Formats: sequence, C-alpha cells, structure tokens
Amino acid sequence: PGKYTLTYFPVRGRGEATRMLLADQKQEWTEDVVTGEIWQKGDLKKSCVFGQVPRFQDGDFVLVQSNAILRHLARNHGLYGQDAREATLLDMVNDGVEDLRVKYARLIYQNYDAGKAEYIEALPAQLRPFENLLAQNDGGKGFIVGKKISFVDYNLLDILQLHLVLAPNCLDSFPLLAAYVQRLNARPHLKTYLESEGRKQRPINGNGKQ
Ligand SMILES: N[C@@H](CCC(=O)N[C@@H](CSC(=S)NCCc1ccccc1)C(=O)NCC(=O)O)C(=O)O
Repeated sequence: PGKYTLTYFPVRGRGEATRMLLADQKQEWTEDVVTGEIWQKGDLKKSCVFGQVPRFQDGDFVLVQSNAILRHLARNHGLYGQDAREATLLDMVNDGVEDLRVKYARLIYQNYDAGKAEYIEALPAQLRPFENLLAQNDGGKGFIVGKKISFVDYNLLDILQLHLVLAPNCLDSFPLLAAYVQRLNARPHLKTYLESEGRKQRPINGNGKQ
C-alpha cells in the first residue's frame, strides 16, 4: 500500500470526496476502518486533534478535518487551480459545498422523517449557485473552476451523488450539473473506483438513512 491511510467509519460521509480524489489521481491508500466498538473504546478519539474522524496519514504527517485533507492533497497533486485567484475561488466554492454538506448531514442525522419533503422542496435553491458557477466557466463543459480538475470537483461530485440518492430528480432543472456528474463519473480511474466492491459495499451515512 502507498503512504496514504484514511481512518474513518465505513461510510461515505466526510471521507468519500478524499477517496474519489485519490482514486481519480491513481493514488493508492489504506482504509483504516473504524467500527462502532473501536470508537467506543475511546483511544482513537483521544488521539484525534478535535476528537473526530476522518484522520489522514501522509507518511508520518497526520491530519484531521475533511476539508484540510482535501486541500493537503490538492496542494501536493496540482489540484488547487492554476494561480492564486483560482485558488481563492476554489476556497469560496468549497465553502459553499461545505455549507450544503452540513445541511444534508443535519437532515440525515437529526430530521430525516419530518424534514425530508421540505428539504427536497428547498433543494433547487441550494443547487442553483453551482449550476450558475458551471455556466460561468467555459459554458459549463468542464470543471467548477478553471480549466483543470480540482479538489472542489471531487467534493461537489460527492454532494451531488448524495443528493441524487436522496432526490433522484434533483438535477432535472440543472442540465449543466447533470452532465457534470455524468462526465466526472465516467473518468476512467474514478469509474473503476465507483464500480469497486469497496465503494458499493459502503453505506452512504452512519445511520442507514439516505
Ligand atoms: N469538521 C470535521 C467533522 C468531522 C465529523 O463530524 N466526524 C464525525 C463522523 S463524520 C459525520 S458526517 N458525522 C455525522 C454522524 C456520524 C457519526 C458516526 C458515524 C457516521 C456519521 C465523528 O467523528 N463522529 C464521532 C464523534 O464525534 O465522536 C471534518 O470535516 O472532518
């Protein structure tokens, strides 16, 4: 196995954007699967800076925070835009993806049965900014910022994949986003990962709701 290890629960959650980035970039990594009983023991939780996972090891360099992990890999694999301006735009858009991820996680873990219909009704307004961003970049035929793929593309792809499971028609009014998902899913190395047992066996969230 390579020098990379991802320590996380056996769910997509906050680990999946990192997994898709690594797979698409032809990187190998070790999955250090955290089960409920391992987590209950408490030692791993105590070893994590903020008491939470995902945790990522790059050789002897250890970090937590899912977005910091993505940015670390972006810096080291040329996935952070072509200049400072694109890097700033990527930070801006990734914060927008994070905002939506937090809303999604709140629905899944705190309000699924009572809140699902209302969440789906309000979803177009949450997705419209990303359709607009695509439209403003080379007609939406490429990536979310600039001319090359970036760490934000993997994070945005993950959140779009999640929402397509929650609400299969959620991209019907967003042709650029729909095509974007299909285009990224078809990237050879990513496609291989998406068809892998590891990906297919992994539940989307930690409570069986999706
Ligand atoms: N800002 C952090 C947040 C990390 C985080 O929320 N981690 C969760 C897991 S990731 C997630 S989306 N949590 C939602 C609920 C959940 C709990 C357990 C397993 C799966 C999901 C965690 O470690 N929970 C256990 C604990 O705090 O003792 C990040 O982006 O990495």
